[in-house]
Amino acid sequence: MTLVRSVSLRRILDSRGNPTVEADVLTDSGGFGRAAAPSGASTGEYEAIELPAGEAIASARQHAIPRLVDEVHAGNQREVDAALRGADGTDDFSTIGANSAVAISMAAAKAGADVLGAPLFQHLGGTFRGDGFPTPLGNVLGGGEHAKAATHIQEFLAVPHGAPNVAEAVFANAAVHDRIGALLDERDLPAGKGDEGAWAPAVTDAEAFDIVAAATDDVAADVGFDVAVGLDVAASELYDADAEVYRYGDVERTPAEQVDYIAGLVDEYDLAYVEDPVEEDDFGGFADLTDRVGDRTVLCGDDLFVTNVDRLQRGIDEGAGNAILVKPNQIGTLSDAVDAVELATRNGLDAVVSHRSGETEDTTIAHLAVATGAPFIKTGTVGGERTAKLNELIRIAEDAV
Ligand SMILES: C=C(OP(=O)(O)O)C(=O)O
Ligand SMILES: [Mg+2]
Repeated sequence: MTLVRSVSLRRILDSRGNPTVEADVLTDSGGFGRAAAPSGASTGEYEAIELPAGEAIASARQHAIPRLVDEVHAGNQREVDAALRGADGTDDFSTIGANSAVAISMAAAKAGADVLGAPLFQHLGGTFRGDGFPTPLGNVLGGGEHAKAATHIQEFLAVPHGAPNVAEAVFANAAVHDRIGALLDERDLPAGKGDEGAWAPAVTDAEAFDIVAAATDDVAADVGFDVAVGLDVAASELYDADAEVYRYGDVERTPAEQVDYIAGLVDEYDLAYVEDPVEEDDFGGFADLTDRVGDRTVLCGDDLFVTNVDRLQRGIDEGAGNAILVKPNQIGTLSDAVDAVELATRNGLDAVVSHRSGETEDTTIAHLAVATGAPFIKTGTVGGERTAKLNELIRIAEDAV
């Protein structure tokens, strides 16, 4: 194993044009890794803290880098991540910023893989990984915090769960995106794109269901395998805690009506996947919904669990959800993210490794999904920062990384 020789941090641009943290890690045997932090827009209240990039870098230079250089081994991820936690000294990385922490954690992992001469997924997951692949969930139409004048539901997702391999799944999602563009044209509905490259037309949620279901049906008929519809409701963004109602524009739903509404949508549209159907503190509502439809759809906690094993354990104890979204920057290190996947898997929950709405060309999550054997990855459909991950998955499947 080889010691970390240097850690360099800089500000680079993310896909929204905001500054984010990039880390370079160099080892004493010449291993090199580079990684960058993503950034959320519909962030959960219980996420680790993202600091302004310049502040995060200054603080990590002061507190973390002296604890890493000539102190920890790049190939020993737990040692690297424990040093980051020790240097920060808080539970939520509010000293050095989860953005500095995750960039360094991922860059060290890449340096460790470089030293071994192995692809990152193999370094993280072991030599027998790489024969199973996650189904990509593709955001094809949406609004919410990612495009304010569009749908209330944040993401309508293509779920190509019948695809014979990852490349065909990736191309099917792109075809759904393309088909939606054509359907919007036919209906004279002008549409820009949201932060993740999904179409963002000014339509009602009902119209969006109609368009996305037509597009997935058309593409399924073309490709010859099943392409279902999924959602990220991002319900915390719709919830008015003072009034205790969900607001879809002028339509209000009580928490009980929200559960009925989502259960109805699962059956009406045969939804294969629903993320954050209720707000982030409503473990009870999540559990009700899991009782009602958890046998026929994936019910995934994003803002509910925030990649945090304590919140996930509560969900397991209360029967809230049957899947967890895994975003390394929500918790701050790769070790913590892997712990969340392992706790989920041991308890029969699916892991869904995920991008953020603000992204870079970094491909770590593609490797993390393969390394952990996660059944799903959520990483967009089009746009360079999204296709970077999808194309990396195709390369991993071909053993060409
Ligand atoms: C990817 C998501 O968006 P953000 O990164 O804005 O939280 C999400 O909510 O799942
Ligand atoms: Mg989400």
